[in-house]
Amino acid sequence: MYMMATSPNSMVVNTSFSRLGPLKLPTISKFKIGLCQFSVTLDKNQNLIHARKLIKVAAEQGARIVVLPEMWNCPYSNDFFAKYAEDYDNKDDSPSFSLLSEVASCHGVTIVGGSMPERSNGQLYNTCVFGADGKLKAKHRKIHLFDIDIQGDISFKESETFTAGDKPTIVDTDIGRIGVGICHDIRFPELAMLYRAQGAHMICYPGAFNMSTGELLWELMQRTRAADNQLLVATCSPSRGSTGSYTTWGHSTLVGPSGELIATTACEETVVVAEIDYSAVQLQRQNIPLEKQWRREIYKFMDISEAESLKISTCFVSLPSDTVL
Ligand SMILES: O=C(O)CCC(=O)C(=O)O
Repeated sequence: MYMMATSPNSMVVNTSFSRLGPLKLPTISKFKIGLCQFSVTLDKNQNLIHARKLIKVAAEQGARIVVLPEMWNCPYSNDFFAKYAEDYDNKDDSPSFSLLSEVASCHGVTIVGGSMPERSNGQLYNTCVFGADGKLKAKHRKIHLFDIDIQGDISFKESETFTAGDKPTIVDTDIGRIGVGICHDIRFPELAMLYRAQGAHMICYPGAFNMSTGELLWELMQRTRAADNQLLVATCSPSRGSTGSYTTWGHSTLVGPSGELIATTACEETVVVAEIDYSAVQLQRQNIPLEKQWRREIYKFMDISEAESLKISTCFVSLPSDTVL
């Protein structure tokens, strides 16, 4: 078993897929995905109308799963998150959530609802709601908050406003087992490895990378997460013209299990609709059987403080061969 700090109720999975060994295919293993890249304005209602329209466009082109951008109903700025936040447990205070349920049920699609500011028990979270046929299946609260300060370039501190989520989110659907991360979460390979170990077919990362880090890293990290873990990676960003001082990189993308680009776009508004075929995941895992090649007896990732307390100068240590990771 793969060990990582997870809380059991964060995993919305059943046991129909094995965790290790050959990947099992879900009921539907060939289908289309829609990535709705659109501009986010100050007018929340307008953002909702926009999302509704583009989800429809994706569904009409045959998408069974639709991914929205990070912060699709609110400009990406600490000045707005609290004002636009909704409480998804309160029907009267969640118009964005209600819209997603209604549209998903109307079009019979699974929705990875990008992210929105969520208010819950006095805290704010950057949250993705995941629903199928209008029913909420899971909520992913961004685990790794985007706090950076690149001198003379970009500075952003999500932790000024948001509380970090503390659970991974992986969901079983008729179109596969899907893991969720939000934007900065993609920089942490451990989360993707965890999803892979839990039998994920695909990881969806709604994101809003910026002009400073986007060009170098956005595609690179998607391809790396996909190739390392031999699964699909889908991302969806707001388009470039979105309101606010934060300029988004765009480039919503679908990457296949060998790290290949299946579909991508530039920075304008668009709906990317692309074909997914999980047999490519099976084939890639047969061709290059990483799972059999992993040397779990040699490496274990440990926390720096743990390593320091053991007086180990590197995070990688040799372990007895019977250690199970
Ligand atoms: O990690 C990065 O460089 C960008 C992340 C980001 O924009 C976000 O988490 O919203």
